[in-house]
Amino acid sequence: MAYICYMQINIAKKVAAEQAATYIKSGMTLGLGTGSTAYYAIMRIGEMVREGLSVKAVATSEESEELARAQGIPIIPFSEVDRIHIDIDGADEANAALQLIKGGGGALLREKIIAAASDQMIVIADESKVVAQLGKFPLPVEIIPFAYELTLRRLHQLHAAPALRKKGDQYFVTDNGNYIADCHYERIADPETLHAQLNDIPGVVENGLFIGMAHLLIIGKEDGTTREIRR
Ligand SMILES: O=C(CO)[C@H](O)[C@H](O)COP(=O)(O)O
Repeated sequence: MAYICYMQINIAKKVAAEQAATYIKSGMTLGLGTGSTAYYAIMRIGEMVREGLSVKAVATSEESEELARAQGIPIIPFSEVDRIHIDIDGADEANAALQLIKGGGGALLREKIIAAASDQMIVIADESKVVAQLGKFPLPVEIIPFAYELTLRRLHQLHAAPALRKKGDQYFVTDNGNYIADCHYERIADPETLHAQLNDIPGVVENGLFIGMAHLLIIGKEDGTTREIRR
């Protein structure tokens, strides 16, 4: 799967991504996120590499890896990763405590593995992603295909109102060969508890709540300015 070319530039996403790129220094190993905001970060890093920046990177999805390679960003195997200095990724929702919902693009598992391995996770988003309480965006939960009906039943018991994500008339399959159950909570009062309850279900691989992972949130605005919130 390849990134579509974004014909209409989204200024808010672009400025957030470009501000995040100012934190990058030569010699760093980077984590590259997934989604339409991360797209702008990868494009900017590509430009910086062509201007002489020396970095290495790992990607959170096959599509981001493909885009990064096309932009000339050196992608290294995980066996060669010593440390990841900065991970730059988008979010579907973010609150003031820098708790996130991620996985709208279906890449939450790789995104979480890379965020957890990074010294610093920088989240880039437009203003519409900033919320007082998480949960309006359906929480993506990655589940294995085996006996998925039973896993969905367990999610129902957690009041998740899960819906298996579809792509056309097929179930959406992640880069890891799994399904995504989008869980409709509307309001998540206690993200830590829900995170633990979801990951406790056999068949759940990971959920899209990112708690205590983001260090910096860069919010881009339509007027071309940015605002930063640090944890
Ligand atoms: O978590 C993600 C992909 O799994 C994305 O970061 C999230 O969905 C935000 O995407 P976009 O920047 O396109 O709004």
